[in-house]
Amino acid sequence: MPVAVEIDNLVVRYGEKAAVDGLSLTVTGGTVTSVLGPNGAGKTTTVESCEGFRRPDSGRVRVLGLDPVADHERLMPRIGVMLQEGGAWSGVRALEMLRYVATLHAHPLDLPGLIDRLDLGSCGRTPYRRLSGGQKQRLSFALAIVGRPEIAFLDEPTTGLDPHGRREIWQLIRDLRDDGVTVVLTTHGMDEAEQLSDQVFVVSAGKVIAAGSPDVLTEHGTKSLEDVYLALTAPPARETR
Ligand SMILES: Nc1ncnc2c1ncn2[C@@H]1O[C@H](COP(=O)(O)OP(=O)(O)OP(=O)(O)O)[C@@H](O)[C@H]1O
Repeated sequence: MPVAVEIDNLVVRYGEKAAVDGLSLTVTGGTVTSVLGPNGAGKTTTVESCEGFRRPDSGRVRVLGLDPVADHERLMPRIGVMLQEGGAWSGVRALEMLRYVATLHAHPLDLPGLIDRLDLGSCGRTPYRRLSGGQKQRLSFALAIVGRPEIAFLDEPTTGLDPHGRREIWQLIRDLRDDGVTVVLTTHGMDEAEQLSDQVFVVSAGKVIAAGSPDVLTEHGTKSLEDVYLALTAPPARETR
């Protein structure tokens, strides 16, 4: 399988602070990869670097063999992006937005099917700013995948969704992989990572501290991924007097 994403020793600073601090990882094409880690670990910054929205201070990022910053315009039509903070004009109606984005792509997904699966029909005429949190999430997910991207970058795709919505997005992610799409997601849902991922990277303080398939990380299911994660990312014990 070809390499879809290659990150080598990435450093991204905000002022003095290194949000990403020498992070390396490789994503194989056609797989689902989850990036886990505590709040502030650098997951979003890493994903944004792959999308060309952050310029590395040092290190190298390649997505589909392209430099996400220098080759941004060539890369963008080939990737789908779901940001943590939505991303739509506040007055636009949900389905207007989705239909518009579909027209920008040569071979969009079947819209009625997508609308139905993400339960967007009933809120289709609602302005974006009035959508519920979960409806915004579903719309953002639809916008990320409607153009049949080669890679979908999904930042916390199921945060705030009800259990049905969560399961539907899981199934859509599996369908994407079956169609040969590479999926890179960040999540705090250990069950989500365990169920969906071919490969998991655990990030802490801007570095990868563990990597492997869920099967390997959980020692063939003898531990839960949550326990493994908690042990890996445990804060240092406080000094007691
Ligand atoms: N634009 C910014 N300016 C300054 N600091 C930032 C900026 N964006 C992120 N940071 C800082 O960089 C660090 C990494 O943030 P990032 O959003 O990448 O973490 P994360 O792993 O995605 O966290 P979460 O799980 O909470 O979403 C954090 O300490 C954050 O405060």
